[in-house]
Amino acid sequence: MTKRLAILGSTGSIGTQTLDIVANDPDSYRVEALAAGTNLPLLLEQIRQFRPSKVSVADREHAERLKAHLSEPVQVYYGEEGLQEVASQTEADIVITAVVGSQGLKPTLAAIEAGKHIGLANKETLVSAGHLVTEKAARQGVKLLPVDSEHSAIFQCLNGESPEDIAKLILTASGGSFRDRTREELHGVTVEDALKHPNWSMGAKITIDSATMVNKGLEVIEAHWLFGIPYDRIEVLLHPESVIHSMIEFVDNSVMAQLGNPDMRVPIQYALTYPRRKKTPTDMLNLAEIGRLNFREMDYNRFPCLRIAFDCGREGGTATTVFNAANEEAVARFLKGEISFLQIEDVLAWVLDEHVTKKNPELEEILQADQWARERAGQFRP
Ligand SMILES: NC(=O)C1=CN([C@@H]2O[C@H](COP(=O)(O)OP(=O)(O)OC[C@H]3O[C@@H](n4cnc5c(N)ncnc54)[C@H](OP(=O)(O)O)[C@@H]3O)[C@@H](O)[C@H]2O)C=CC1
Ligand SMILES: CC(=O)[C@@H](O)[C@H](O)COP(=O)(O)O
Ligand SMILES: [Mn+2]
Repeated sequence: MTKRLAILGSTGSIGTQTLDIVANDPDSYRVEALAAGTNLPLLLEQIRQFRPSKVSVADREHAERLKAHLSEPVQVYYGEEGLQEVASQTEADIVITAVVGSQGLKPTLAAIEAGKHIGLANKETLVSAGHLVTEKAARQGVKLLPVDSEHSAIFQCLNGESPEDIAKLILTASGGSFRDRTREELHGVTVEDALKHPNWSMGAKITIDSATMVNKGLEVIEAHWLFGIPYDRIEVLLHPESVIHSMIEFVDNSVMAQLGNPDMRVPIQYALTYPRRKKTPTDMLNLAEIGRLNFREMDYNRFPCLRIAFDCGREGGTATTVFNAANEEAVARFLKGEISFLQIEDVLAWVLDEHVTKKNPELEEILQADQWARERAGQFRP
């Protein structure tokens, strides 16, 4: 049966890899809608190749420029409302959420409200408002299918298992661009160096998050919401090769792991074909060639942002919303050269220190906390 997709963030790393899967097996998929930001040349190519009925771009100006180049019969939307239109007002069965940041929250809620299954790449959505998203998904009977490689690994290891038999989730972490540097060696590192992830080719924001270990912090919170496991039973293990994508330790001390080359097209496609599997246009893992896999205990002094994430997760409520939004602003400022790499964690600590957590927040309170954290992080002076 043809699966109908809407892709939020079609011009990014996850978005283009999702379309690569579609192009590789065109009879199995129909692209109903695409949302992008400002990369109009690529979006135009995608419209010509995949013929969506609706598209959305960042703002009115980009929408006008896009329309001027279009000969295809496609409805063009823009901005926050455009993202929500693409997420909820099409024939799509599943929405792939591949925009960056908590701007993914409202369209994801709109998609769930409209009864769409979610292929969830945008982890910030669950970090910002995990309780609202999971409650709404349960109420609407829609699946939150993980795309993030660690969560897809856990999801795959859970096949046929009872969640009550889980002793612990073990998320693997590559260590990011500066894995083998001491904290002293992080003074003065450049944006260019921080953007060189050892194993994965990804968008800029997540690559920086990987280097600060905020990415793993976001993923711990994401795992908590996706799998309903308390923070005391989520562990992070340094694994430089990113071949084991994550593991589950069961109550009988059996450990299940999912392995593969670091290629996001495998977890993206699994979200699309679940519970079945199909060939992917990727290379098979060759363990003999790799030779050995390495593991190290997580060093929370070297990577303090991970400890902050666990603390916010345990605190709950708006603490994780603020952690996420302050980080988004801090990473944007680092990428613009306004603050240093190590000051990303200073911003997080500074903003969180000022925040009074609201437990069980409504959507409006989440949005206010998010906005407040961004403003506060913008006021940080190095
Ligand atoms: N990349 C990866 O391998 C992984 C990513 N993720 C998560 O997936 C999400 C996407 O990451 P990634 O693909 O790396 O990010 P990218 O930066 O590569 O892509 C982001 C996408 O969002 C689009 N976008 C930005 N602003 C808007 C807007 N206002 N309206 C609509 N679209 C917009 C961009 O459009 P444009 O470029 O046209 O401006 C682009 O298509 C993140 O949450 C990340 O944490 C999770 C696991 C792995
Ligand atoms: C591909 C993916 O899922 C990323 O989130 C990846 O996990 C980043 O790797 P590290 O955060 O472990 O460096
Ligand atoms: Mn991941």
